[in-house]
Amino acid sequence: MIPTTQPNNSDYTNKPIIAFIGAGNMAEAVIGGLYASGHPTSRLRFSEPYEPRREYMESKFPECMSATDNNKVIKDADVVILAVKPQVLRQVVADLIFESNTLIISIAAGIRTTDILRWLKTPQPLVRCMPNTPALIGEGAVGLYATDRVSEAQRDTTVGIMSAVAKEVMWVDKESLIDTITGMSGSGPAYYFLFMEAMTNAGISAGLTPEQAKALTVQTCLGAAKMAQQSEDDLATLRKKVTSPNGTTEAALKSMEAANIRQIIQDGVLSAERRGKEIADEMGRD
Ligand SMILES: NC(=O)C1=CN([C@@H]2O[C@H](COP(=O)(O)OP(=O)(O)OC[C@H]3O[C@@H](n4cnc5c(N)ncnc54)[C@H](OP(=O)(O)O)[C@@H]3O)[C@@H](O)[C@H]2O)C=CC1
Ligand SMILES: O=C(O)[C@@H]1CCC=N1
Repeated sequence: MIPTTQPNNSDYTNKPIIAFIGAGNMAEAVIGGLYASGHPTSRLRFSEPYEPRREYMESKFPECMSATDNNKVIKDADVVILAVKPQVLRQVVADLIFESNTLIISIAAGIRTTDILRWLKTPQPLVRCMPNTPALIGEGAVGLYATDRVSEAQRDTTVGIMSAVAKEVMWVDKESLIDTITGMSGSGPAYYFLFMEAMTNAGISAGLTPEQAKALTVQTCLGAAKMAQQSEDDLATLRKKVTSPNGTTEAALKSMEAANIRQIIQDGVLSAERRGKEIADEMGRD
């Protein structure tokens, strides 16, 4: 998935030095997206204590600086992206030593900025960010919330980084909306994968090959998403245009509505949002 060649980038020195703390799935997606966008590899770094994972990332991004020591990669960095699990963030943050004014971007689900600022040794500009894994192919959706110390220039830097990996990048002025965005676009790719798994299985059980079923499912999802993006019609109108009276779509939608699919989806999104807040409460306790 990660391209083997990088586009040329003449605008080299304007690019921030970005250090990732934790080099797991989400860091891989963002680093991969930045790499594909032409961000110089000499200005991307990551730390990762788990050796097999670090070696995997080093093989994917051989020109990026890597380390086991978090403080080694954050030295001289313009931006530090906290990409560890929410459950270890407190310990990780407490051990970090920052230069003044280094911008911190936390992508940890749930964890509130007030807690991160409390755990830090120094008062830093901090952005809370919720990306998603399609960042890897430049198709991410990102929500952002800035704390008081974040300057206009640092907001621009944040948008510059996230725009390289995402098609939707939006600031919110209420931090709790980041939990809502987590339930929608942060976790959202998994919902669509589940839907596609189920549709693919329906095709396979009726006799299509797995390849045929997957190809039809994925293209349908992609086509519908592109129509939703490009059409002037709203989503309900687009749905109605597929649904002939007393036809096949109506039969399918009736069956799904009878099972309360709208409520199921809404409950799912709200469960993710609630879980984010629960994690924050668990981890923020003294
Ligand atoms: N996956 C997703 O789709 C999204 C994830 N997020 C958020 O991104 C963050 C990372 O998630 P994800 O990438 O999925 O998780 P991963 O577990 O894949 O990545 C976290 C990485 O951090 C490493 N790590 C653990 N302790 C330390 C430490 N002390 N210093 C440095 N690195 C450490 C882990 O190593 P080890 O495995 O050894 O513990 C692991 O490789 C989470 O906070 C999550 O909420 C946000 C949006 C979407
Ligand atoms: O499942 C999780 O907790 C993370 C946060 C959003 C997507 N994955």
